[in-house]
Amino acid sequence: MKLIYTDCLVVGAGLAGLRVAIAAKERGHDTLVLSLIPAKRSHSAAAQGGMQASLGNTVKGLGDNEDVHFQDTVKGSDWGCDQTVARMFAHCAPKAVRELANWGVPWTRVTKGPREVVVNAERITIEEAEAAHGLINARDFGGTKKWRTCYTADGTGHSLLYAVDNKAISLGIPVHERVEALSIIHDGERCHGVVARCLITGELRAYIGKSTTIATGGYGRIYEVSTNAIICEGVGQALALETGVATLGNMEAVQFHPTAIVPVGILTTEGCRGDGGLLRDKDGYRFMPDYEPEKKELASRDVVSRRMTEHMRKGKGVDSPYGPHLWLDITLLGRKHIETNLREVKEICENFLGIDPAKDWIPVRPTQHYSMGGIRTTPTGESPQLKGLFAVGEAACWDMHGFNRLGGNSLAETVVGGMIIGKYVADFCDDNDLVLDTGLAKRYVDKVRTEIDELIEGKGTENPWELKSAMQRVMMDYVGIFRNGPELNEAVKQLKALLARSVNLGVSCKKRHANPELVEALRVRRMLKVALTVACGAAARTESRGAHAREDFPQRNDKDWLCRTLASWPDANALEPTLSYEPLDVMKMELPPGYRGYGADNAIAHPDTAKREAEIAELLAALGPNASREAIQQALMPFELPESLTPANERLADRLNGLVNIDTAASPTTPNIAGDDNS
Ligand SMILES: Cc1cc2nc3c(=O)[nH]c(=O)nc-3n(C[C@H](O)[C@H](O)[C@H](O)COP(=O)(O)OP(=O)(O)OC[C@H]3O[C@@H](n4cnc5c(N)ncnc54)[C@H](O)[C@@H]3O)c2cc1C
Repeated sequence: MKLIYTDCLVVGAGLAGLRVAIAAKERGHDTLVLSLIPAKRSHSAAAQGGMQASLGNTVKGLGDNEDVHFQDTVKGSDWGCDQTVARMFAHCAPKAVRELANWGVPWTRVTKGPREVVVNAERITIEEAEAAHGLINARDFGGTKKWRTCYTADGTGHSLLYAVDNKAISLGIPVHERVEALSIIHDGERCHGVVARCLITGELRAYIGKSTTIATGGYGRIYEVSTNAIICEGVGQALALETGVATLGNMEAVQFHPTAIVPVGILTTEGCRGDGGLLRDKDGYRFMPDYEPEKKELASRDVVSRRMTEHMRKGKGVDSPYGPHLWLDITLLGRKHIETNLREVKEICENFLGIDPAKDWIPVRPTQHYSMGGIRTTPTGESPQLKGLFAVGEAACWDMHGFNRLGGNSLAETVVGGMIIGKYVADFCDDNDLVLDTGLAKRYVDKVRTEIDELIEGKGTENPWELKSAMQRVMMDYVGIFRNGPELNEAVKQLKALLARSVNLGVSCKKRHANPELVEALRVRRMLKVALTVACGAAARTESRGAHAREDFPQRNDKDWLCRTLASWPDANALEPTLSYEPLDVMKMELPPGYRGYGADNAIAHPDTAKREAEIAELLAALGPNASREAIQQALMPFELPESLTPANERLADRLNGLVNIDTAASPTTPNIAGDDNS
């Protein structure tokens, strides 16, 4: 048995995994990262539009701060998130953006003076302050009150991943690439590492660490059409599930992005609408203002995707051989803007559709995009069940997105989560010794070896690709944007049948080294379990919240469902997960449940909401009118962070003691600094 040991083991070399690795290495811990592919090819590189951080440099971001970002995030989540985590995140996002600038990210910057922008289909001129010249710029995104999404044209993920990976290289962090983790080594209480298979040689290795961090990204590819890279197959979530101990959180919370191109499902960034792009139907009619008069195309993604689907169901979609679609119109932004700020979108349109988006409308349809669910962790990123097991990024549910993530909050989560959790991982490595139980490691290696032996030498006849396609179709047909009881039950039934069939998987290619069929067979069983957690969680949750929209239960039901779904798989031979629920405590919320400001306003109230609102009013009265916003926040919901991350964030407006506000207030296009209007 090949055994490799380290202090801090990280599975996944995307932004989240690398950022944790950097934090641990900087604290002097031996650190090792595993990845299916070279780090710079990780899915994070595909992110286009940007990352949210309340810098407030652009005139359209004036008045932004952690409070506004926090509130947007909680409303975006449809009150499903952990508000403490959302606070930790909003506080650290500006620090992460500035750190990334320091590591070489070429953020798009503010240019002083007048600038033409498109807002609500109108070309207007905004005046950027002299003092903001050269500072990091931000664009508008859905569900936000301010222009807060920092960007590098529409290649933000690429820039970030290159900068973060280069930083990891400079620190000498090794990445074992083309290696796939297939099992977590644990003793029921403590995690010790993973069993991984080299995808080139087929060698099985036990990687042992003081801490093990899963940063394997999302599970979008359990769906047939997804904006995700083909490696986003949910194996990381399955690893946790197969421990039988660790839990997954809110797996039914799956996001559909409004604007993936038809038919292939490649994303056109929310930045297209943020920069002023419009959605049109088969008659060329801009329909979103009819549904969402306030936020229009820039309501949160779950809402826009539902409105688009509703509109297509009314027969307003454009017929195509690939089913109905709608149009994304960015022609009004002008060629210069597209070729500067949306150049990836331009290339995608040229290469995959043969159209010029400066002249032609883009055919789009809502498509699976993001996994809000993942490995359940505490706010420090650790599994509550398995000591030493951490999770971060899209793989995790720590849980800042609840039932809907805001655009720009995921890239931010990878680097902010990595920065915070990385420090807790480093603390863990400081405080704990390496446990090298070779007997335990061997048992797990043997188990994976037996699984491979059976696939290669056994008499199994099921084809892995057939099972996978069937699973992806079921998820697409029955666990999509709109859900209902009968279809979800049908999904569960069919997925269970597929999982039962997967016991009889076999491969025709008998090679033990580079063998894509074997890789597929090893993954598909695990993916089926992940798919079942999504379908079972969705079938059980009889309400609508964020991206989980039940046609038979259209209201958000805070009275019965203000809770997080937990899924585990204690019986390895079972055909479905065990579900349990973790209540969210309204009495501890800084922002008690209410109306999001867009979408349906029809929630069934939680019995504690009015009580908490009254308590908050009392607290505010006691603090008096001159209390600082920091003092108010601390009184309402204290939260902890590693000490080095606690200092307040500086902003231009603070630095100029309100001068920026006074100067720019003269412009009719400038929002009130204290207001929350971004239109
Ligand atoms: C097209 C697209 C555009 C997006 N644009 C934006 C945007 O503009 N703003 C925003 O906020 N968010 C955006 N997102 C979301 C965001 O990019 C992702 O959520 C985020 O990058 C995920 O990062 P991660 O580090 O968690 O995982 P990933 O970047 O997916 O990395 C996962 C890593 O895990 C490794 N891995 C996986 N399984 C295993 C295994 N079993 N063993 C070993 N290694 C494994 C992989 O090799 C990879 O290195 C976008 C997403 C898509 C699909």
